[in-house]
Amino acid sequence: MTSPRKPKLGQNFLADDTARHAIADAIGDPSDRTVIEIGPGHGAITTILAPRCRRLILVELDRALAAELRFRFRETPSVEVIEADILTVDLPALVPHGETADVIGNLPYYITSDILLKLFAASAHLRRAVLMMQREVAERIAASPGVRDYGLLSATTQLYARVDNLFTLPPSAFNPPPDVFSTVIRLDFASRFADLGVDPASFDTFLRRAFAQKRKTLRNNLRAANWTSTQIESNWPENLPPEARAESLTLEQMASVYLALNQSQAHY
Ligand SMILES: C[S@@+](CC[C@H](N)C(=O)[O-])C[C@H]1O[C@@H](n2cnc3c(N)ncnc32)[C@H](O)[C@@H]1O
Repeated sequence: MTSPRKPKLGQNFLADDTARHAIADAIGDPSDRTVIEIGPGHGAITTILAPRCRRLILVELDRALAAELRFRFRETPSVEVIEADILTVDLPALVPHGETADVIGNLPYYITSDILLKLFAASAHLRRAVLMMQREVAERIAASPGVRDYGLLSATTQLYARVDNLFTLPPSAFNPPPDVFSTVIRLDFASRFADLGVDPASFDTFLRRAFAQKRKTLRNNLRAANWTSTQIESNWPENLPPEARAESLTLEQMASVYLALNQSQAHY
C-alpha cells in the first residue's frame, strides 16, 4: 500500500469553518492593529481577518498562492502580500515605529521551532501571536517544570511570553489531513529577563547548556560546559538538590543558579 503523498511546504489547508473563525477571534479586536499572517495559503483565516484589521501583512512562500492572494485582495489597500520565506523576513521593519504588531498563522509545521525563535527575537515589536502547530510541540511549549514535556523549548518560550493552550483539532479538520493532531496556542509577549535580573543573550546561552543533554543532571551539563566542580558546588543554591535536572527547575531557580555562577566568575 502506498502512503499518501506529503504536501509540499507543510500545505495542510484548514477546512473547518468553526476553527478558522475561532483562530481569527483569538487575536482579539485588530481594528487598530498591524497583523502579520504567516502562511496564509488559500486564505482560510485571511478572509475573516482582512475586513477587521487596520493593516494585514501576508507572508506566503508559495508563488502561486501569493499570486492568488494578491489577486483576491487587489482592491483591499489594507492587505499587503509579501512573497517570501518567513524565516528571512525582517519582522521589526514591518512594524510601524513606536507600535507593536500581532502575528497569526496556521504554521508550516516543518519550521515551527525556527519560526518561534524568530518571533522571540522580534518580541520587543510584537504584542501577541495566535499560532496553530503540531499538538506535541504545543504541549511542550505550555508544559510546567517537572513534567515530562518540559524542556528547552518550554523554558525559552516561557521566558518570552505567557502561553495559553486554546484548542486542539483532529487531522480531519484539514485538507489534505496531516498525520498529527494540531493545537492552537496564544502567546502574549512579556519578557521575563528584567524581572529575573538576567542578561538575555547570556541567559539564552546558559539555558542551552543547562538543557544540553536530557539524561544528565544540571551539574553535569554545566561541567560539560566548562564550569569546574568547585565553582558549581560552592555556588549551588542551598534549596536545590545536587542531582536536580534542568527539566525540574523553574525559571526563577534556573536564574538563581546562573546568577550565582556568574557572580563567582565572569564566565559568559
Ligand atoms: C498549514 S498551511 C496553512 C494555510 C492556511 N493558513 C490555512 O490555514 O489553510 C501552511 C502555509 O504556509 C506556507 N509556507 C510554507 N513554508 C513557508 C515559509 N517558509 N514562509 C512562508 N510561508 C510558508 C505554505 O505555502 C502554506 O500556505
